[in-house]
Amino acid sequence: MPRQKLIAGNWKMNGLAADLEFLDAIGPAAAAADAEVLICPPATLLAEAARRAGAHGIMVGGQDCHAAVSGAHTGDISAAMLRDAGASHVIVGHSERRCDHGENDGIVRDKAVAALEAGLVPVICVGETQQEREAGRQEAVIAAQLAGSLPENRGQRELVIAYEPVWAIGTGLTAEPEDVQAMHAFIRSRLPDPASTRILYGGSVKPDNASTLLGLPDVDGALVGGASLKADDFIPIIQAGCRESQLFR
Ligand SMILES: O=C[C@H](O)COP(=O)(O)O
Repeated sequence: MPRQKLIAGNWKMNGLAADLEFLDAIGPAAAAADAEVLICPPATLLAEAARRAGAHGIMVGGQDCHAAVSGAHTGDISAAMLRDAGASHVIVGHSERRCDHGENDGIVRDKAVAALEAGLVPVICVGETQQEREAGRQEAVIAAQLAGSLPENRGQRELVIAYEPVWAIGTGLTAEPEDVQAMHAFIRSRLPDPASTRILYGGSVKPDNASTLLGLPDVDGALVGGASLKADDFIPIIQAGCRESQLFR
């Protein structure tokens, strides 16, 4: 059974209420696409985004969650709260969280477990730095991140992996297609259920490189940052995902 492409937009710390018009702008492309579309707005917009996205068959997700269900954690948001606001997914372990907030693999795993327990699909991010790649350590780094970040017993519950080389995020630098395919195949070889787990690529995915990246056999979708902020950029990426999904049928 082919894996359906998942095209996910991560708005990061961008977006005010007026920007949710984006969902209506991409709605027809998303509804027509033979690919799943997920938008992860800031938490302030999540509930309204879920309401508007539902009309177009677009899913919404959080950008992070706390590992606890509730409690004295000022400023944090639990997975159950995201679910309550209408989210179906949550990104955990994004390199900006790992770097800016000191989140290590154990914390990421706890968050992924909390997501699963709340009924969310965790999108677990891994990626090497430029220094690690230049030292030829990328596979060792990713293997360690996977071993440390993935929940051990998740039964039949879905999770998604996002491979995001840190040096490609927001830089306009994209990994070479053969390097992306090699890393995705490596990641797949380390997964307990390789055939059914979707592995997204993230890092400067743009309309002009989306077809190439999404056409790689082990790339099951994209996690898009900057190009998910403008409908004119994101629609061609959805359409590329849709085309490549159909080619695999
Ligand atoms: O979560 C998204 C990634 O960090 C990629 O961001 P970018 O497309 O702006 O490089």
